[in-house]
Amino acid sequence: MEIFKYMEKYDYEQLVFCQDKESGLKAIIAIHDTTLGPALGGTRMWMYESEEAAIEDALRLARGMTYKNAAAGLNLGGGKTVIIGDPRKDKNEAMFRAFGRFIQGLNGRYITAEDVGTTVADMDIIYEETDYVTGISPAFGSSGNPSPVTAYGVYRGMKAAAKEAFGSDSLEGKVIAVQGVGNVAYNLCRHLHEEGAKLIVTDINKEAVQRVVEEFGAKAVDPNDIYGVDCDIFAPCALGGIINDETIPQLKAKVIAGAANNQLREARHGDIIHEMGIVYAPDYVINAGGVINVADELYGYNRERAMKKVEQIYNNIEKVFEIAKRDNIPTYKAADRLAEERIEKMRKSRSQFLQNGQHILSRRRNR
Ligand SMILES: NC(=O)c1ccc[n+]([C@@H]2O[C@H](COP(=O)([O-])OP(=O)(O)OC[C@H]3O[C@@H](n4cnc5c(N)ncnc54)[C@H](O)[C@@H]3O)[C@@H](O)[C@H]2O)c1
Ligand SMILES: CC(C)C[C@H](N)C(=O)O
Repeated sequence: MEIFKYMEKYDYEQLVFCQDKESGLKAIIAIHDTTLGPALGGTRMWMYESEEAAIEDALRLARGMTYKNAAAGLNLGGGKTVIIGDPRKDKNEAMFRAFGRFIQGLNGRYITAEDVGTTVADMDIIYEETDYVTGISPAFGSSGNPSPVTAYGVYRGMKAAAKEAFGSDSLEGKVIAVQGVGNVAYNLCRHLHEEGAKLIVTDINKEAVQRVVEEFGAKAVDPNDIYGVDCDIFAPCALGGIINDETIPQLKAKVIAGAANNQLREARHGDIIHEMGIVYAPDYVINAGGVINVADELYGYNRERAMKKVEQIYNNIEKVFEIAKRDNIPTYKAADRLAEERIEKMRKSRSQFLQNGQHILSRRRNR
């Protein structure tokens, strides 16, 4: 991979490699765009096959956060961290303290939170070293685990997508196939079950499957069979890239609406499902509940205010469908347009000169 070429292609600002031999920390912080504000995005801990795969994931996820934060109406840019390692075996306190110091060194250009493989407890350790972390324990007056809020946002967005596809946003009696039943999807399944949906689920973790089978009467299938099950809605809630050449021909769902980041393996897969008449709720619009919730910490966390913004995901998904129809484009492109238009407007307004203490004029005054 030619890193600078890739960064130039999508206009990334910064890529930071963090290494601490004592604790075993190997982290990559990617900052995509800070036009709207400091880059906020979670930290993923994962056993990458190669360093290149880790860099690519950090870059891809960071760009996704720029779009997610912009489309959600947040005054935040996009960034993400990946830590290379097994979250079940390789974590230690010194690792997250070292990581916190690296974040502090960026002086507020990047703010972190949870993602796959990291927890509230990890964020609390980072908080020992830096203020630039969110999703810390409610005991500190913070918002805690973002997953249940992400799940609520996905549930709301799924209803908006159902309205578009079926003419009603009721999920009662709808058959919903859920891929991955981890932190977010467990909570999503609870909302869906409460509304009377019928669940078909899968996960590579058998205990996670067992829990939703027992608690919500879900039917379990093997991980490879989830794409082809007879269902109304497919909810990808595991990892990215699962809408691709192999899976698309198997799909029977009329709607795709789930929590996973980067669901389309390539942009062209968004065109294919659009041509098939599938209603796709773009991933970074529907799964913004978690980041909306943790971002509220920056104002002094207020759950009521945060949840009001999360409710807006329903309207944001509707807005995406409107743009798609207006401009006759697939929904993934409509979502990009929504985000890009907002970033562009702010970029223009920020181009006006503002005396901010860093300019030569302020240094002259202090001489
Ligand atoms: N946690 C949040 O607040 C949040 C916010 C926005 C987006 N997301 C995204 O949502 C997705 C899920 O996040 P999470 O926090 O619930 O993570 P998680 O790790 O708790 O859950 C993911 C689940 O997917 C399962 N899985 C992995 N590969 C699989 C496969 N091939 N087939 C079936 N199951 C598989 C895992 O075993 C796990 O149970 C991720 O893509 C994440 O980036 C999460
Ligand atoms: C800031 C976090 C809550 C980020 C979350 N993991 C996401 O992808 O949106």
